[in-house]
Amino acid sequence: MTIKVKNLSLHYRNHTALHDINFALTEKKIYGLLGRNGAGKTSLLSILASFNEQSSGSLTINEKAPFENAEVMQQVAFLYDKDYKDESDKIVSLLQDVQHYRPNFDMDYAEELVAKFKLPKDKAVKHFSKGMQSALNVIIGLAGRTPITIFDEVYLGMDAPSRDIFYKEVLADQQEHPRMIILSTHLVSEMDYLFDDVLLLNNGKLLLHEEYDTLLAKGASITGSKEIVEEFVKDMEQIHETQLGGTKSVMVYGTLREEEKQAALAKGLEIAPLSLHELFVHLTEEEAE
Ligand SMILES: Nc1ncnc2c1ncn2[C@@H]1O[C@H](COP(=O)(O)OP(=O)(O)OP(=O)(O)O)[C@@H](O)[C@H]1O
Repeated sequence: MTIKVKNLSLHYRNHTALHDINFALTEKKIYGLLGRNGAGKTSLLSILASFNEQSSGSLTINEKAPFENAEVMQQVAFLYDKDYKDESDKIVSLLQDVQHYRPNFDMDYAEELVAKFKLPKDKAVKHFSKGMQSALNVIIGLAGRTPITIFDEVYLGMDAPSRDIFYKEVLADQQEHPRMIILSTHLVSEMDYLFDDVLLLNNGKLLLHEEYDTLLAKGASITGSKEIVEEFVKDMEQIHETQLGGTKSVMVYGTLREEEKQAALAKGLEIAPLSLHELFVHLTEEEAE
């Protein structure tokens, strides 16, 4: 599967939710789509899932526009914070319905997940708690094994142990049945180990699309005596700084060359890696200023 997004923008009346977005997803990987509240994640994913159409630019799945194209949409599953308040069916019967329109759906795996999430089989789904309804969405997404599976902040209301089951199952099932999985989230520190690639949206713009390891290798914090740190980082992209007495710590973004690292150590500076959470917080903060 290949998703190509070119110069894509989306306006809601006079609000620009997405601005000139460009990227391509080509592999059976787990893609993390990160962004603060209102960054445009759901707007982007809903175009991908054909719930909405862009104002300009293009989005294609295997070279075809998904909007109102049933054949393309068969390749995409969009799981979001769906409300089941009118769903009188019990879970097994609901999953059997889903199985009818998802050709890869694995009912045995779905039942296994129902047991793992301890979902009641004797209750109408509309009487499920919020977290149980989210677990149901996770089950539909995982057991559906759709070539492009999108989870848009699907964990809402799920408690920490249930989220943990979700993350473990995503990894395990992806290993067995590779597909393109897109996870949109702002729970970055909890989910970072899942991502092969990261896309970061901020204020409707795509700040970056990088492999997870490449992205992490670009961040570093440099700590030491104030003047030496300031001299060392003066030509680097600085995304955050803290100071305590004469000691300063500056977070930089960009790739530190080996000789720069050696020079820093020779000057008595400490270099530490940054977490995805730190990069997320400070890269989006800087852009907002
Ligand atoms: N139907 C709509 N009409 C007008 N503005 C909208 C509409 N839907 C979304 N927006 C606006 O578009 C922007 C992007 O919203 P979107 O829901 O895509 O963000 P998000 O990254 O998914 O946020 P969150 O993490 O809070 O769910 C926000 O400013 C939002 O207010």
